[in-house]
Amino acid sequence: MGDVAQDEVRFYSNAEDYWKEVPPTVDGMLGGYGSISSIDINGSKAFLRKFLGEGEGKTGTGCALDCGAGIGRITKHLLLPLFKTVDLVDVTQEFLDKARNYLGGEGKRVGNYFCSGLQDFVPESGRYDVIWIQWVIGHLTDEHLVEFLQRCQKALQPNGLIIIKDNVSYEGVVPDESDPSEKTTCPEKRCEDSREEAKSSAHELFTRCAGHPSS
Ligand SMILES: C[S@@+](CC[C@H](N)C(=O)[O-])C[C@H]1O[C@@H](n2cnc3c(N)ncnc32)[C@H](O)[C@@H]1O
Repeated sequence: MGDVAQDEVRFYSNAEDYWKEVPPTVDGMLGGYGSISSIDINGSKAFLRKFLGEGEGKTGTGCALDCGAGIGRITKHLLLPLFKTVDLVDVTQEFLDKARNYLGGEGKRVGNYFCSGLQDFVPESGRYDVIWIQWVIGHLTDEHLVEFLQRCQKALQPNGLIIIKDNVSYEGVVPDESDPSEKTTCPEKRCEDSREEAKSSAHELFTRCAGHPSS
């Protein structure tokens, strides 16, 4: 195996090892910033609601996919209240196990719990109105992210949306070296953003990637 391929294997296994040690709690999902959860969810809800509904160009509310779902924080508070069915995909089985309890009674509307890395995951063709990808893209190489988004595009319903919510920093990077998604040593040396810095400056980026007529 070449150096780059080995680096890539290590990049993914480091992340898996890291998340196995993280407690399956809201605080764990948010790196100790559990207190921002409701602000995050409220902002997402206000944003997403603008696109949903019936009629010309509107995005349906049948089925959503929560990518890097963890214990289902976003599924519980954002997606299940807005969609009939939600699927979760995450690489950490323990988080998905926890989600079954954490989601409570509404969890019966979960269609599938997929345990998989997004780099390997192939979402079902034409299944989703919304694919929500939050605070997980730093765990994919650039190439795998592009390929994953291309697979997601095929998985959309007409007028479907892919939404990426993540942090950006414009200057002054202080990486959290304990989090593998922020290490500068990943295969493409792409992880130069710092979640710590971005959290403190509260920059959030919504990118509407595909599917919506006005995107
Ligand atoms: C910062 S947490 C965010 C969880 C959730 N999106 C939220 O906002 O509450 C990152 C999640 O990504 C998952 N993860 C890490 N690498 C992944 C990968 N390659 N594919 C899928 N999930 C991954 C972790 O298991 C963890 O649940």
